[in-house]
Amino acid sequence: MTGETPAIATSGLSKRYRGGQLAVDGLDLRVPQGSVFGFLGPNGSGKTTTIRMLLGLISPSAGGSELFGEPVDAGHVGTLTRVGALIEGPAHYPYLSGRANLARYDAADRTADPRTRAARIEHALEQVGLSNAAEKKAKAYSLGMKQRLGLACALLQPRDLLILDEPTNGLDPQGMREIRGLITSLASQGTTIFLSSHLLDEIEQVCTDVAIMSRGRLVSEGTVAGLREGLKARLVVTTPDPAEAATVLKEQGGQDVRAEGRRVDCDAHEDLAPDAVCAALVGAGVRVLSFGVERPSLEDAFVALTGEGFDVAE
Ligand SMILES: Nc1ncnc2c1ncn2[C@@H]1O[C@H](COP(=O)(O)OP(=O)(O)OP(=O)(O)O)[C@@H](O)[C@H]1O
Repeated sequence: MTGETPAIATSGLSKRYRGGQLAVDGLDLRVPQGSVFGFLGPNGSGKTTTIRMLLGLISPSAGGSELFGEPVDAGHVGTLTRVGALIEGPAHYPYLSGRANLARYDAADRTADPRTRAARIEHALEQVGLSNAAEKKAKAYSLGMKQRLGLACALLQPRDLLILDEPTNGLDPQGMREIRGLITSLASQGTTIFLSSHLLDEIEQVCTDVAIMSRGRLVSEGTVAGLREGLKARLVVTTPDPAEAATVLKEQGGQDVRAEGRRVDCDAHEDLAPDAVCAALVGAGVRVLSFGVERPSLEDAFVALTGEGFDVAE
């Protein structure tokens, strides 16, 4: 959908906190409408700070952002009515039930129609899987249930864009699957989703596009498939004869041949026909236990781009 106004566009977006720390540094981001956009980066890389600026909760030190072509100013509502958000550690009224919390939020929203409130609350509870716990007080909710309640808040009205900061934080694997399913289903109805996460496989499973942050800077932006394709696949042989296998791979023109234990691999470039390599290995008497081409994962892409491991500290 080139040419269409992006759901989110930032230009030179930067934030320096008091104390001099540059948390976000010159971010140029373009989130196409209709995408499920993963905002990926280790803890402390500036994701939450960026999201707070996108929602006008804090003002940037430099640069700016637009939502659907309208500038975001701190304190100015603008297009924010089209945007639902779940930000880190959603705050709830602890002594009210989940349902009563939603009623409070909805009543505080000038754009919400009170006549449809009950039905919209019911639907939001159902969407996030909280219908059975709707009468429980929020203080008795687990972290995952609080997260779901936060998500239900964002879903009280139909939204064109959902900005979700670590939406599966605190959920067990089943809960994570349900939220991913919900994200996919909302996206299929046309909602643009901007999703921050430090979980690589989460991004890989649900996102069409991804931006990778490292230390406040954008190190890569593109489609998930494109990012993986940017890395070379590896041709991998498992064998009890690694030295011989390495020799054959080199003879066949394999580059960057590496051997570790029973695994020998090399870059799977275009001129290296896997069937010919396999035949050459067998012809040279190498005992081949397994043979294949491994596609790089998003984690490989991240490590290659940032030169650092992916810190998945919760
Ligand atoms: N209010 C603040 N005052 C000063 N520094 C801050 C503030 N909020 C965040 N920071 C710092 O800015 C940097 C970016 O933090 P931010 O929370 O945006 O990262 P993040 O990628 O969202 O990480 P996490 O997933 O842990 O929230 C960090 O080094 C953090 O310590």
